[in-house]
Amino acid sequence: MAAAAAGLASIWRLSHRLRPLQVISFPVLQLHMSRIAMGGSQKDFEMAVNQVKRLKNEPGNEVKLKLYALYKQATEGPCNMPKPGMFDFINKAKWDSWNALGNLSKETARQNYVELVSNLSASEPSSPGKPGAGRKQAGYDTLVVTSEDGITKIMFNRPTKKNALNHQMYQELMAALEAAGKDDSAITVITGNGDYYSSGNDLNNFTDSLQDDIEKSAQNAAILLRNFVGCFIDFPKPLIAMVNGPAVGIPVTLLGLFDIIYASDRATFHTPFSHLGQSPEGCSSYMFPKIMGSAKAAEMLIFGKKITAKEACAQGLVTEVFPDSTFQKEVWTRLKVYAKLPPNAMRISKQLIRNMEKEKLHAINSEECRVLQSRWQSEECANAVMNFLSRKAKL
Ligand SMILES: CCCCCCCCCCC/C=C/C(=O)SCCNC(=O)CCNC(=O)[C@H](O)C(C)(C)COP(=O)(O)OP(=O)(O)OC[C@H]1O[C@@H](n2cnc3c(N)ncnc32)[C@H](O)[C@@H]1OP(=O)(O)O
Repeated sequence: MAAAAAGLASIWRLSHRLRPLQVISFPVLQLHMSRIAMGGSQKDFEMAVNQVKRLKNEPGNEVKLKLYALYKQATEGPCNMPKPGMFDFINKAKWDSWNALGNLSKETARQNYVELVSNLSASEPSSPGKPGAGRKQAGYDTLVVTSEDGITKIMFNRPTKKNALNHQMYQELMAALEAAGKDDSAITVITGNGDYYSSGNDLNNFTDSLQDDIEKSAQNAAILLRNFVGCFIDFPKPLIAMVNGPAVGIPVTLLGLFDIIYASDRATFHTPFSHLGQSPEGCSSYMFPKIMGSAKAAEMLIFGKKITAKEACAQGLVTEVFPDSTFQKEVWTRLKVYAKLPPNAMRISKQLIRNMEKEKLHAINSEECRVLQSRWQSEECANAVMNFLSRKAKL
């Protein structure tokens, strides 16, 4: 598996990153692309193809395969290659990815490619003079924070760790929310970079505690968690989650404190607290039964049932589900319209919806943190975390 992944990475470098620009020279590419039916994104597509070559951050394999597939679809149309043999892992992964796009039009593929590259570029280290660099806010390592068109976007940016939340990311998220609550944007959006929305608490957060004074560490972690969740309870503006892929643990439980949740049909929602010897947080012990009824909430929060985006939508946790191929375009188009609504009216309406319960939510948050503080010191929790860290278990 690891060998296949390493192989995939090197083949990628040769066959995708270099191919559009080096195997196919730029003038030839331009000529080739001039034959593509003209659409609004033609020029953007050409620029995006160029931009891919300049990316400094290595995107994960899933993202690379997606870029490959969209490029092929945009330039050649639906997959027309014979299916590689089952042991030709790399070409089969590429073929599967391209073939999965079915009859997606060349124009839509071009647009999706442009959007994907634009998201990847937003997470690049900024350099003076780089277009758009002025919009990216400085001071964050684990997030990319940008403001544009009345929208502040906070993007989890640890794609190689499936956007797991380490201590730094908790701190940066609190700072970003604090700033977004006060800036002049109308709405705030949280999303993930790469193939995951977020895999939840970084389980390495536990290792220090196991070596040092565990009681003190658990107490500090409970304070951190209470403050962190408190920022979501008190957030004053419309808060939107764009769940771009699977979500595990705290990024799921927090969703009950968001105002709108849009999900890609690739997203899944998983709260495996019992498996981890832990218990629910993010006010989910109250919000989930309220949103989906106690029976469905129990299946998720006690038994760790993983649900699909479609199921989450049917249960009221998710506002709307979009096909992954059009997710970014459809959601951003809609959000840009929403962000033009009078901001004060939106804030006041949100506060009317939420304020009555704020005190109760803070009390629930405190209680959940108190219980977790003791759970983190349990043998059940220590075993689960060690199993993951020693590569014995994944969810
Ligand atoms: C005293 C206590 C102090 C603690 C401080 C607590 C602060 C507040 C806590 C709030 C409570 C929150 C609870 C939760 O969020 S519970 C959910 C926790 N998440 C998990 O258990 C997920 C664990 N990850 C997995 O099972 C798999 O990685 C996953 C299914 C998500 C993906 O599998 P896949 O095979 O596709 O990918 P990899 O496993 O190879 O992952 C790629 C790399 O990313 C690393 N990774 C992924 N998730 C995490 C994670 N949650 N924590 C740490 N690292 C993670 C993974 O190890 C790989 O890294 P390497 O490439 O370096 O091996």
